[in-house]
Amino acid sequence: MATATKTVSEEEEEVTTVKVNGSAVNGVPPVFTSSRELKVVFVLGGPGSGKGTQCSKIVETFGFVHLSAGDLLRAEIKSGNENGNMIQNMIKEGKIVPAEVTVKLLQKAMEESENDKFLIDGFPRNEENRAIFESVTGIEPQFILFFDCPEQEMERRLLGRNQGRVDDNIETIRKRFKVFVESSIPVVDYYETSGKVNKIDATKSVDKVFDSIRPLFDCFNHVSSNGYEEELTEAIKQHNINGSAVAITN
Ligand SMILES: Nc1ncnc2c1ncn2[C@@H]1O[C@H](COP(=O)(O)OP(=O)(O)OP(=O)(O)O)[C@@H](O)[C@H]1O
Ligand SMILES: O=c1ccn([C@@H]2O[C@H](COP(=O)(O)O)[C@@H](O)[C@H]2O)c(=O)[nH]1
Repeated sequence: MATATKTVSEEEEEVTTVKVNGSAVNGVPPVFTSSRELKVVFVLGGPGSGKGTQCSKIVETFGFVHLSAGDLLRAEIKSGNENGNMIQNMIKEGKIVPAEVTVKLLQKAMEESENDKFLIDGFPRNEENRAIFESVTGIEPQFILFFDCPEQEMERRLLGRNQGRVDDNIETIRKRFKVFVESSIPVVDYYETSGKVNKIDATKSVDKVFDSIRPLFDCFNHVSSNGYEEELTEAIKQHNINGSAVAITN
C-alpha cells in the first residue's frame, strides 16, 4: 500500500532543489521550501519618510502582505529569543542587525503566508542584506519604491510619532540618518543601475503620496492582454517620464 511518508532523500531533494522563481545563485540553489512564484517589492527610504504609512494603504488597495523588517526584529525581541538582547542593542544604536537574522525572519514570514505578493519595508538596509537575501531566497524584486524626503522633515515626523520606540529620540535618529546615507543609499544606487528604482516625493500629504504610487501597483490587479510584466514596465516608464527619474542626492 502506498504511504504518504517521504524517504530522507526525497525530503532532502525537496528542500535543496525547489526554487523560488526558478533561479540558482552562483550555481547554488536557493534554500527555500516554497515553489510559489513570489512577487516582492522593496520599500526603501530614510527613517520617518512614511514607508509604513504607505505600505498600509497598498495592503488595503492591492492585497499585498506588508513585511516590515523593523517590526519583525521588534517582535523577535518581545518573543524572548536568544538574539533579543543583541537586536535591542543594535536598534537602540541605530545599527544594522546581521543579515542572517533578518533574512531568516523574512523568509519564515513569506513561507508561512499563503499570499504571493510582498512589500518588504525597510530592507535591504545594506549591501550585505541585499546579497544574502538574494542568495538565500533566489528572489529578485519586481521594483523598488524609494521615498525621498529631507532629513529635517523626517526628523520632525519621527519626533512626533509617539509610538514609544527606543530609537525615536534625537540622538538615535541622527545615527539612523548617518547609517541610511552610508549603507542604505548604496543599495538604492545598485538597483538604479537596472532601472528598478521608482523615486517618490515623500514630502507631500499621505493621500498625494499614495496617488503617485498607485499606478505602479495597478498592474497587479488588472492584467492586460500584454501580461502584467509589460504593464508594469510601462507603468515604471510613465512614472519616470512624469518627472521622477531617479537622481539621488545625499
Ligand atoms: N506624507 C506624510 N506627511 C506627514 N506625516 C506623515 C506622512 N507619512 C507618514 N507620516 C507620519 O510620519 C511618521 C513616520 O511615518 P512612518 O512610520 O510611516 O515612517 P517610516 O518610513 O515607516 O519610518 P521608520 O523607517 O522609522 O519605521 C508617522 O507618525 C506618520 O503618521
Ligand atoms: O532590515 C533591517 C531593518 C531594521 N533594522 C533595525 O531596526 C531599526 C528600526 O527599523 P525601522 O525600519 O525604522 O522599523 C533600524 O534602525 C535598525 O536598527 C535592521 O537592523 N535591519
